Amino acid sequence: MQLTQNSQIAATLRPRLAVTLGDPAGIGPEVVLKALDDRRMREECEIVVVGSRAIARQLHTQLRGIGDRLADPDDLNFIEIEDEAHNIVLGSPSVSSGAASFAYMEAAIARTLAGEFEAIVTGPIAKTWWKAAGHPYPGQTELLAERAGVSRFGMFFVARSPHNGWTLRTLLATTHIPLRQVPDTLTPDLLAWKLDLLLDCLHRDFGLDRPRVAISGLNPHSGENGQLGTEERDWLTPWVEDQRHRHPHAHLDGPIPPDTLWVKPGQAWYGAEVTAHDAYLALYHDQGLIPVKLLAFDKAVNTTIGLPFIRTSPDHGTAFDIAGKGIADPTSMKAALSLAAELGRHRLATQPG
Ligand SMILES: NC(=O)c1ccc[n+]([C@@H]2O[C@H](COP(=O)([O-])OP(=O)(O)OC[C@H]3O[C@@H](n4cnc5c(N)ncnc54)[C@H](O)[C@@H]3O)[C@@H](O)[C@H]2O)c1
Ligand SMILES: N[C@H](C(=O)O)[C@H](O)COP(=O)(O)O
Repeated sequence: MQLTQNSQIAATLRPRLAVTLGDPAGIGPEVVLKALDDRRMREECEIVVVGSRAIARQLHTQLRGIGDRLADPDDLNFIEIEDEAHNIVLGSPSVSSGAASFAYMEAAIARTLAGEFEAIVTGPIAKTWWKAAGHPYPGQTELLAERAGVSRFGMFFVARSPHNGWTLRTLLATTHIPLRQVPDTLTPDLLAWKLDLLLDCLHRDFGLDRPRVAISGLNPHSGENGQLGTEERDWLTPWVEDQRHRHPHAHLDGPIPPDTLWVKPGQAWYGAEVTAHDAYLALYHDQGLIPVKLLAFDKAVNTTIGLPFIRTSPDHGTAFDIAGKGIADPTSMKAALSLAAELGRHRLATQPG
């Protein structure tokens, strides 16, 4: 009953979204303008673009008549950041494009922390060019967490099946680190707080109070009882058992062999009547993102959980190879805007006061 009332209240609320253009030499500005051509989205939310209006205008002129329509930048609200605009060449990333995309993020985060927005929707950036511009962050996620002052945060992907609406939710326990560092970085403590964040998010943002969560193994066949790797035998299997006691309301399965873990979500995605899990805890970046991008490259949304505000992003990168050609698909950016709006409405409806 409470949930129904909250949904009704939420439907009338207009969350405020800051939308960054990402690296202006990539496809970020194109997918943002294409996604914002949808007037419904602009009516349902208050949207402010953070970046260079000059670059957006130039792109709008260049792509007129090619592929999908782009919103006219002069019809959009902007926080204008023009510092590097004259140095940007589409498809040729540079220190200038890295510096510009970093400045867009800094402005969006500062304004959001000051209470101007419920959510930030980020265009894709290139970590290489952030580093070249003097900002050696592993990604936007880590910058967001640092500026928000949180040490416990997670990279979480949400994708809705176009076949039946089933939702694939995947949290990565480790993210932008070299593969060889993964086994040493994974610890019972790290996994415990990642699981806490996941369960909190499933409850708060998705109304799942008794979620079914699948936890991946690390080694082939989850180590085959120590023959193919010892992490499962030594601590991961007992850890899952401990978590069952810590979270009696949740149904936890694992460690599941990482290859077969993705069979049921794949079937559920394509509409089969199988019992898939509400969420998947993958132990490292590509273990979680290969299935997500294989199933849903054009639909998945990257969200950061554990922040004091909402953050969503398309799951694709800067795609410098196709920048300026008018062929960038805005579907994932549209999904990122929709999810930010949905979560924003839900939080406005449920937040105290
Ligand atoms: N959220 C983010 O900021 C984010 C996410 C992923 C990658 N990246 C960064 O992007 C850069 C490039 O990464 P990459 O090449 O591995 O991945 P990518 O997603 O940029 O490109 C992979 C392939 O998919 C194509 N593609 C990507 N998005 C598309 C779209 N919307 N429409 C049509 N085709 C699309 C590209 O042309 C390319 O062939 C890297 O610096 C990486 O770190 C950023
Ligand atoms: N790992 C994400 C992906 O592959 O989609 C992306 O690089 C995330 O980057 P941010 O930390 O910049 O969101």
